[in-house]
Amino acid sequence: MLSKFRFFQISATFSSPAPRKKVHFPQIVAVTAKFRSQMGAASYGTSSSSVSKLIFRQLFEKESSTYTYLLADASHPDKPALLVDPVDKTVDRDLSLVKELGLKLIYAINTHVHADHVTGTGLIKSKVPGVKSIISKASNAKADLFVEPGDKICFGDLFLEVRATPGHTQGCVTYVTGDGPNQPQPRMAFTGDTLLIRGCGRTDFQGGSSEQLYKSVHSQIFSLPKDTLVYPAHDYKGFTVSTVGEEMQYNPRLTKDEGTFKNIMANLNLSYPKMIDVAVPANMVCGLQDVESKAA
Ligand SMILES: N[C@@H](CCC(=O)N[C@@H](CSS)C(=O)NCC(=O)O)C(=O)O
Repeated sequence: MLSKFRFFQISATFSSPAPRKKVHFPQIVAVTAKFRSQMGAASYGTSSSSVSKLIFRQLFEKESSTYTYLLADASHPDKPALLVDPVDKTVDRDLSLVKELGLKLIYAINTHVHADHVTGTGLIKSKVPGVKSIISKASNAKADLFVEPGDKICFGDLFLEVRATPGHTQGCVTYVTGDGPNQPQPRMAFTGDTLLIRGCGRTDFQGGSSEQLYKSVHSQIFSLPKDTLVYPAHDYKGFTVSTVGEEMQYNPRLTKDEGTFKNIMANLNLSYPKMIDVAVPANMVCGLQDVESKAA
């Protein structure tokens, strides 16, 4: 039963056809009184009176150690769904899961322009008509919709809040599940490459800045409730999830003062991602560069 209605907007700019035009998408959001979240049989609800009807799956692409996240509103008749950071190589797997779960994919979202793999966004759009791609306006990449800090991305009765977290790249954002009694508890932060579990994204290319990353994490992520679940875009050590409180206590980089952090980041000595020369140009057009050959 619907208890009340709210209106949310995504501030969006069409990239195609040119010229770009700023438009707003009013969305009617029906907010139900009770939610129950699902990850397999598990529930994130803290009590039976504040449980959400979120369907949630964490999916892994092993070559680039990338996590893709599937979120859907199980309580809505359409079961609207979105994918965060899909990878081109695992699009078929992800779309099969969407179909098996009876979901309607509406958005394919990126946290930033990735340098180590090609986004699956373009391929998804070619395979599922009607899906809209989303990326931050600050990324300067191509997409159907562009989000800015404070925007809300609605899927059914649930929504993701957009937080600007530049530093790994200029256009990095963190998507956080909604704040409110009718949204999943604890909150979930999809941090992209800004905050990794016991680590963080490198800051040595794509307009990266260790100073910005430090400020982004402390002001936009560590300011969230400590029980907020942290879901990064990558993990190289086998971790799957952390919390804001855990990272505030144990992150070996972000627990340091800013000067020490900058020194750590300047001395990571990481080799460039193997796919950077292919991935960045492709991802600037949401992976569409090579989409025709992949869809064939
Ligand atoms: N070896 C991998 C790339 C590994 C890497 O550089 N990861 C990035 C995120 S993807 S651009 C990163 O920020 N790492 C931080 C760290 O501390 O590891 C490849 O060749 O693709």
